[in-house]
Amino acid sequence: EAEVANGGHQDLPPLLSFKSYNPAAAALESWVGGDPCSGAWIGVRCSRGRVVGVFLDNASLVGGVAPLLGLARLGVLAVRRNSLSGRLPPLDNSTSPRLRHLLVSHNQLTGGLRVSLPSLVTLTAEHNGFHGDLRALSIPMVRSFNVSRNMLDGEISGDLSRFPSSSFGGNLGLCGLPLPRCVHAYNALGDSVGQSPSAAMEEASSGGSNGGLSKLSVTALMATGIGNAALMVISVAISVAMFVYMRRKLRSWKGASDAALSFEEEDKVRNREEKGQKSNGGGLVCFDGGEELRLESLLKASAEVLGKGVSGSTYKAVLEDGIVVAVKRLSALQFPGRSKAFDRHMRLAGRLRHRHVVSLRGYCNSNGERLLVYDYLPNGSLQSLLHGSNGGGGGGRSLDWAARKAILFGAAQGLNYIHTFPARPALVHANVKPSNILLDEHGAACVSECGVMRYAANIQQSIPQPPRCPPGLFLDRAAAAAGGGGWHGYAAPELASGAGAAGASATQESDVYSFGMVLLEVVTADNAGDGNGGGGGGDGGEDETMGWVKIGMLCTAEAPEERPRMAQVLAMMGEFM
Ligand SMILES: Nc1ncnc2c1ncn2[C@@H]1O[C@H](COP(=O)(O)OP(=O)(O)OP(=O)(O)O)[C@@H](O)[C@H]1O
Repeated sequence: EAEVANGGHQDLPPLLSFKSYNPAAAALESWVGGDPCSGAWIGVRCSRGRVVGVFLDNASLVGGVAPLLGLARLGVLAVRRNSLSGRLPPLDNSTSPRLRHLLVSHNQLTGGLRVSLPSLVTLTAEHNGFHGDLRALSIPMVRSFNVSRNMLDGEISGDLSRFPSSSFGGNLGLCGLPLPRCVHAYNALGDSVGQSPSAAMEEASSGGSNGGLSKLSVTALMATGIGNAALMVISVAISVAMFVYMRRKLRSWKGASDAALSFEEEDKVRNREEKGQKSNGGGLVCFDGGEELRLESLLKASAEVLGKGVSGSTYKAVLEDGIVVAVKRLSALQFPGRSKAFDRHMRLAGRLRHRHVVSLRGYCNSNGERLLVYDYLPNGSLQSLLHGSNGGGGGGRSLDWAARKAILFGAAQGLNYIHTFPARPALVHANVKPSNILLDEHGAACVSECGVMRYAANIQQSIPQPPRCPPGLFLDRAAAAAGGGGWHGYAAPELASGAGAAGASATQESDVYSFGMVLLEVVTADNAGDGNGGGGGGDGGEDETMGWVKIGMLCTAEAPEERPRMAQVLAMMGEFM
């Protein structure tokens, strides 16, 4: 059956074609002679004279997998942990009618995942460069499935939602069950299709229908003097009920979220820290997507100051070839000298790729100059939305309830990604505050500047520490944070004062605290409608507003160990999305 008219084995051409990519590979040394089913070909399994399986895990192989998938009777392809590249060809019943197990994880395969095989049982494709969405996956019988650590995005739908989040984690932008829901702040900022976020925001500020305020919102109550004792009692009762409910939820989620994050353990096997980085001369290290950056063009670029913070100044730079980036020039005072730990951290931060995290494209550390090159996000920051420019105080654009929720949910996803990124020790953001939550061209909230403040020197800020208030007075705490500027208003109480010291001792728990402060500020902000005050709290309805406030209060628990993890915060927020 295996013989063709000219005497050659039918499966020989695809196998030899694959071998041609790897002429010197030790694993394929035994692939000689005209009969791959002679029993001498290592890694080749035959049945009735035809190749039905290829097993070449950990064999240092390069080239594409397409030739192997051209084997007409192939049932199993296991080529994990090689350096295979190129696209996975579209697979369906006409190309691979017998394929049951496809194991291609830990390679460098790219392109979309287009697999429509009703009988496929195993698809493990984690740790590759697959991109696009999962719509072209039709694998109803699959029992073992993993596409984590790729560059996939879009919604997880249908049958695939039955797999755990570990099957999908670490992608550029996958969302939907079992991951958090897909939310676009873009939609929230403006309902009309095709409308730009800024146009949408303008429309809202000029009295758009979504800019209305809840008559029963917490801030509205506060603003009107809280004259109504009965309403207050009801609010407190709802608060207590929500609090108890959230605590209970929290306990039940604890186990689930632990399981959900277990995929990180796999990462121990492979350290990609040094991968995807090139030095483009002059000490500029470029990360994925920043390959075109050159230090000379950065230094020559026309620049516009975006703002100045504790850690340095940020510029919008337009490079010669028209590329626009944001360049953060770190303060020499806060970041003196060379630090190996900081360099290491930057290389790690350069690997963070998530739709709700601002991508670091390059990093330069030479002659006492430290430049961080980020994607430029054109729609400002949460700080500017809430309070106008970089500084505190009034003048912010209107922000309806849906936009507030979308921004918070997006930022929480970004922070959760950072917290669950496989790194030892685990990553900490250390500077969660509204000016580090930026809006991209679609209006999606992205967290910026992961971990930078952990390496700042112990330089005290001139901004006074706002007073801390008893836990019950969450609105005062949020207001204090809003007015305080810097990071102080958002820093957890257990951290030492002073930006550098506080950043250095920051933990994931203190990040959660800071996020909680941001959440409380956003939920109770007073700039819905006309941008000049006039009540706040959005149009979420009293129950929902109180629900968000309770999440904020859980996050800002005085004791770090009582705070939820970001995965739990996300799950709680998901109930209101
Ligand atoms: N990638 C970016 N794209 C667009 N704007 C940005 C980007 N990064 C920062 N900005 C904006 O530049 C301004 C200055 O940011 P910068 O990070 O220097 O200061 P900060 O966040 O106020 O304080 P800190 O030094 O504590 O981070 C902020 O308004 C911020 O929103």
